[in-house]
Amino acid sequence: MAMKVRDPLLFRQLFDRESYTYTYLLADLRFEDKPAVLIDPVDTQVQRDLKLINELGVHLLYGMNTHVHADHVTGTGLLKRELSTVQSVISKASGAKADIHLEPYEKIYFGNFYLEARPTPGHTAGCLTYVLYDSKPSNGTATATPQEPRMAFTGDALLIRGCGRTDFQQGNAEVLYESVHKHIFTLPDDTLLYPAHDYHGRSVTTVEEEKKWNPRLSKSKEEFLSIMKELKMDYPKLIDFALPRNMRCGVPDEQ
Ligand SMILES: N[C@@H](CCC(=O)N[C@@H](CSS)C(=O)NCC(=O)O)C(=O)O
Ligand SMILES: [Fe+2]
Repeated sequence: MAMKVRDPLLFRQLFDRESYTYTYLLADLRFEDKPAVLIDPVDTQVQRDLKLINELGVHLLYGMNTHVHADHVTGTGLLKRELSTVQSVISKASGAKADIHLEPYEKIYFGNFYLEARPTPGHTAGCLTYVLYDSKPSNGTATATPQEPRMAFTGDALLIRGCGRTDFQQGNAEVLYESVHKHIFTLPDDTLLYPAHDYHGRSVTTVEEEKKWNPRLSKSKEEFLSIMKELKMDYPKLIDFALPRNMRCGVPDEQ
């Protein structure tokens, strides 16, 4: 049943201090059952997420991954065990197991909101950026223009003043540069961008800020390639354990 509410979007940003991962809960408050999605849950935080889902009274439809994570285990498989209505979602290009495999530009609806899956490969071959739209914005509000995105969940393609590394999981710096410029920097300047990680205590940015101030992606492609080539980063501690698990929704057995 549809209801009138001041801001129909319920939005929560959650943080895992071990892996510096952000998980996002979104729901449509215009519907009595509050249909919801959870983006990039972490396995060790699933009880926290379930508690919040219960407290807020939302009905979780989808557990979504932006990509096959290398640094932590996804919580989507455990969520499916706890909540039978939940379907796991990832890109087809990831090659990972899930209930729903997204092709580029496919949409995931929860209530009147939907997330469009923009292909943003480069950090991994199957990275998606989920762009949030309201299919039925109410008239007379700041967000009333139909089809104006409000926010986007960039995974590791774009980090605040940074970007995902490109030295494993079919990483490719040239592809990443093209992805971000074609599918993220073309969003309206005021679109809020939420990454999968932040290592410096920052929580949100905008398209305008990143086009101007991102020390890697605001540069020319040649400069970007050279920056990425020079990055000297340690391999994620959990990579050998996390990658095979995340190819199976984060759980050891079949879901
Ligand atoms: N030290 C951490 C891993 C840190 C890391 O490699 N982060 C990734 C995103 S998770 S795949 C990354 O792309 N970072 C880019 C950057 O510039 O920070 C660990 O051991 O888990
Ligand atoms: Fe990653």
